[in-house]
Amino acid sequence: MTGIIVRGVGGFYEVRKADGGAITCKAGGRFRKMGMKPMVGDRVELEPDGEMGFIVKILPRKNAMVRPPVANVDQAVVVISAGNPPPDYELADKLLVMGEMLGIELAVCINKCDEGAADGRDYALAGYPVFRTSAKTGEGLGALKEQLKGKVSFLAGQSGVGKSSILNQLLTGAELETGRVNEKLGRGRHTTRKAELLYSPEGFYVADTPGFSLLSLEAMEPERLKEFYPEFAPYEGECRFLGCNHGREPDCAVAAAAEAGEISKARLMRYRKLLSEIGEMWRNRYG
Ligand SMILES: Nc1nc2c(ncn2[C@@H]2O[C@H](COP(=O)(O)OP(=O)(O)OP(=O)(O)O)[C@@H](O)[C@H]2O)c(=O)[nH]1
Ligand SMILES: [Zn+2]
Repeated sequence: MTGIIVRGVGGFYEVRKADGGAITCKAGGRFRKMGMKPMVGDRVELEPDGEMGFIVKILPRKNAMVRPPVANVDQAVVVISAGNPPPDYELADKLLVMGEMLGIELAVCINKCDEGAADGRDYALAGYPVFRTSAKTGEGLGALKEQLKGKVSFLAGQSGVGKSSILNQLLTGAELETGRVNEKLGRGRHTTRKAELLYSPEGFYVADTPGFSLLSLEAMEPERLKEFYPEFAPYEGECRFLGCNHGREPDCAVAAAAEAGEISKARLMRYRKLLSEIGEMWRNRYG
């Protein structure tokens, strides 16, 4: 039997089985001896153990996120507000860079579209799927759901953009379904909250806590930043200078593409600002 760990509480794990249903499992001491701890998102092999299950194997992880602490993440959805708070595109760019560094799939969600006209064109030009949603009216949530299907995802974005509201809208039925298992695991008695995967019977998983820590950008080598802007890729090698950072260098093919409207000029300007910020951090660190 195989499944995915969706929650861990006090040495017990709730596993969503591949053939449907959830089962509470123990892991035993063998993983501890190997210096491994099962984590949410792990694909595991189980053996039945009375009413419970016993985790006998953790399948190799494709990645292991720190925030949220979830393994085998497929996708991050960066949420931006079209209304209040006003859209923070600099933050969204940074979150996308972090997703690119991890090599996970990325999508952009412009929420609160009932409050404003932001359309995420910068991101569509960069090749990201963009969804305009409203957790208030329900607009666009069906399309966003399609983007989640078959994947393990998490949401990221500024406080107040509507991440929890979107999760609630996407997962109303799902939470009811796991209520019984929650009881068995004694949820509520534990004050420390760990990340959980919310399961939708429509065939997807989403972390219940938002992700990414901006700290991971502080160690970025400035020369590498451009690698994490997918829209620059077609122009690499076409600038006048070898190793052009698409900053203020003359005859830059990326700058020309922005002038021609092939990529977003606004996002290129924000990239340059971030490039100098990262350059400064790098110099302060390595002098
Ligand atoms: N008009 C409108 N309001 C929304 C929408 N989505 C969420 N809100 C409201 O925006 C406020 C913040 O929403 P949350 O879902 O708590 O935002 P969050 O991103 O989870 O915020 P943090 O937990 O601080 O990270 C709440 O008052 C929501 O009711 C929307 O699409 N349109
Ligand atoms: Zn260039």
